[in-house]
Amino acid sequence: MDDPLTPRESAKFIAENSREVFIDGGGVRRVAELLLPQVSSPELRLEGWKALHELNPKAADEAAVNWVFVIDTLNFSFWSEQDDHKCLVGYRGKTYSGYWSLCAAINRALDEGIPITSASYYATVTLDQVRHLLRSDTDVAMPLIDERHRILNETGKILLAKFEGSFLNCVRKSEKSAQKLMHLVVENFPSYRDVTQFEGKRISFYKRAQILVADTWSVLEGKGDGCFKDISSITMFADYRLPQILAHLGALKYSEELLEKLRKGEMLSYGSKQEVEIRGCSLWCVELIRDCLLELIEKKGEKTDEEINSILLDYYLWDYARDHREDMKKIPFHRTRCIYY
Ligand SMILES: Nc1nc2c(c(CN[C@H]3C=C[C@H](O)[C@@H]3O)cn2[C@@H]2O[C@H](COP(=O)(O)O)[C@@H](O)[C@H]2O)c(=O)[nH]1
Repeated sequence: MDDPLTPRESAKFIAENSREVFIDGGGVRRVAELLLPQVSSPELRLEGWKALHELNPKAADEAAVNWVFVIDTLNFSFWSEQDDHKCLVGYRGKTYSGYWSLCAAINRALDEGIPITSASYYATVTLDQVRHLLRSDTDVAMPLIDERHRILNETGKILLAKFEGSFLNCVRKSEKSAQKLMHLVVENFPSYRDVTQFEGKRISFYKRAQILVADTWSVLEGKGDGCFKDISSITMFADYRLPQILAHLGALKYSEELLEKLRKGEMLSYGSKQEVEIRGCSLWCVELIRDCLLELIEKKGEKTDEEINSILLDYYLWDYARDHREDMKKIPFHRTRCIYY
């Protein structure tokens, strides 16, 4: 079967054929202008990945790379039916929800002496052990626990069989190409194959594979094995938070009918037309914001010593969404329950 379109090609094709989700040019420019004063701040620089997030590893060694791998293998579907009744994990005096509840649970397990980042452990970890190590402080468990257990076993076995149990060996096989690493991941690890159809074409978002490459680049601080010459070819990660913040900032518009459906909290199935249009237009929207921001930087004659890429824009917008949860209430996120994002 022929390869799917790349995430960038997919997003362009979707944006050109979308009927219920639209990119607003004025909104794109406004977001670029919002970002312009930040281009030299830690929020829009690679260092921010460690400096701004206490749960992320500070080291840049093999253990840190294997931490990123197990986190991004489980980095999906944290939203709960009721937002005020959800999985929470307390760790070192703070309480974490959503994606950060996963990081807190993994760090808590490591503190408890559970070698959860070792493939030899999670290749055969039992469902009960996974339930325990991902336990919530509330009566709401982390969603899709059974799937997380299945994926840990599957992924651990493959990492042992093909990469001597360490994701760093997979990184080294990519010969410092982000694209090659992304393809090595989707070819070898089935749970990363975020591929579907749209208007008769096979399209890909590869959300977890792309964020895995990005987080590997970040944890290695863009140096040594993590010095990917083509890192700027990685696009934003099509999750359920970025569309929400892009709509909130006016760069993305939904049809009245779709907005009403989202407001009612109706589920969208993975690969459905509306879900694909939301993800694809969000991805293309961030590409346009990046282009616009680079133009503004050029005009302002302000040189940043590090190129602004879609990864850094994505990280910034995702963190911004976390800090503006209350303001974003009127724009609901779309509800798809799947293992891909
Ligand atoms: N587009 C995009 N999606 C991201 C991330 C991250 C975590 N990255 C951070 C980690 C290190 C860096 O410093 C980043 O700040 C998680 N997600 C997705 O969001 C959803 C969870 O949302 P909530 O329920 O609110 O926690 C879920 O689909 C998850 O897969 C990102 O960066 N970009």
